[in-house]
Amino acid sequence: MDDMSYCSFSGGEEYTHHFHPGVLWKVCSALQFIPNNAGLYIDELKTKMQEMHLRKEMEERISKFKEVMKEAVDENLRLKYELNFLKKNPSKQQTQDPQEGLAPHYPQQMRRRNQLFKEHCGHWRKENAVLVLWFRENQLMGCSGCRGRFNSGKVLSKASLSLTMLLIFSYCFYCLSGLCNSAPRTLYRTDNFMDYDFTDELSPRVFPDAHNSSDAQQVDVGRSPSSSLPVSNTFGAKRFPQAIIIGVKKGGTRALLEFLRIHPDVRAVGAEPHFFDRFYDKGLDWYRNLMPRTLDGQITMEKTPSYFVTKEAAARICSMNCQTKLIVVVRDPVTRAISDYTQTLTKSPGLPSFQSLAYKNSSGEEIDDTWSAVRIGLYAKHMDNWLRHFPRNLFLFVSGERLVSDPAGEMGRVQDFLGLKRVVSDKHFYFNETKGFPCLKKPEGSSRPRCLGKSKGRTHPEIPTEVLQRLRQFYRPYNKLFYQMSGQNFGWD
Ligand SMILES: Nc1ncnc2c1ncn2[C@@H]1O[C@H](COP(=O)(O)OS(=O)(=O)O)[C@@H](OP(=O)(O)O)[C@H]1O
Repeated sequence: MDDMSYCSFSGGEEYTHHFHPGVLWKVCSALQFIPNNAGLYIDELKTKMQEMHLRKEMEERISKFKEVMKEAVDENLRLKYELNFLKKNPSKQQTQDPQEGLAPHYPQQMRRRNQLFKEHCGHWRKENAVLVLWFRENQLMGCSGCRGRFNSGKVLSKASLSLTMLLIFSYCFYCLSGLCNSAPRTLYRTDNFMDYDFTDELSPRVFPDAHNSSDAQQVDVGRSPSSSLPVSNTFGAKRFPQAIIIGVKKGGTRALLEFLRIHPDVRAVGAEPHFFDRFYDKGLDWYRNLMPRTLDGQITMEKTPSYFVTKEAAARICSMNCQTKLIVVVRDPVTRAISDYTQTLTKSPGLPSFQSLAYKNSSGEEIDDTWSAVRIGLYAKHMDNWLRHFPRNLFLFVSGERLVSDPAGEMGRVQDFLGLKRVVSDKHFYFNETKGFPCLKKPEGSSRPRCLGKSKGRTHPEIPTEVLQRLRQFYRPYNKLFYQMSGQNFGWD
């Protein structure tokens, strides 16, 4: 391993890791942070935000940060493995044939990464380097670079030890399951999912010239798998997702994604990319760059619940790949609306009451279906738009209620739909009485079980019975239509 190629990030006891600068930058760009000129550590950041009464924003940022960090830990391991490989096989750096070893642009990539390291971390001794979060006025602006840190030797050696163990564990896992071929992978894939060629470029934000590379120009997303030329290397490829959790907001989408991520054949982006609704103008290269690398046979996934209610999303996803599998986690639209309202209330405590927003006027008669918390629950209406672009068999409807009452049962259906072996089963779950939700049992070698964070499973405010009844009556015809469209009775009425 080329130690000089690593910065480290200190995020308190849980998140202290050495990171490759390329990965650090990816973390920052995934979080859409803009680098600025004042550095803070995450614990300082916590204090600062608490002082500024920005506790909620801080919690959200940090929980998002942790999600992205999970991804980064994986990617970091892979990079270490690559660097080791290059060190042991220097001749592979020269090869022009990707089938012979690493893709030809690798040496160039390594140079860029090392250059990045020198620029940002070079003046710090490697054991003192940490990721810095940038802060300006009342806003967290970015994270990047490295800065001296004292008394960190103990923490860093712990981090190195845990990373080494992780590395050994991953190596054993992949090799024992036959995924770790020493022979180079083939150039063409023939498996079921649509597959596109890939470039190993880092985020265009980090390397603005990456788009100009010959590798970047190989991208041709509109073609069929057979006509594209997927360039694969020993360490997997970044692919467009073959399956997306498109909705619904507050349906249980995070739980589903986290449950799926324990499957060895699923790799997913931790944060919501919001590509098909907010960032479409960034282009498909940008999107694919956000994806984790997958090995042959693994599925790439992402979840962005707002796609379900974004008119343009269906056509856009279809223009990427009309065979994309689409998962919709649905939940009783009344409870969903209250959950949505509760989330907004947490952010804006001065929000008017639920009922005053749910009714069109104070007469308390007509439901205001322009209020997003109500509108999102008109599942049949949104589905109508999706079915114009995708056939019914590409959708799987997951019951948000059953995901809580019978996670293993619902996960069985999801794995079947994705063509995966049923690996995630009841042995992975336990019901956490305090949380009131199923959580993942602690994986071997890990110190604690995994429940979703505080932003999931919030206590809902009490809503007057007559308002609930009125809303149920309002949704009834739409639910009925949705049961027909989905071929399932979710039992909300
Ligand atoms: N296992 C487990 N743990 C915690 N929470 C769980 C779980 N399974 C489903 N849920 C429900 O998920 C609801 C949040 O849904 P989403 O993850 O789709 O929300 S979001 O749209 O991404 O904000 C969240 O809604 P609220 O209870 O209203 O917070 C939960 O009810």
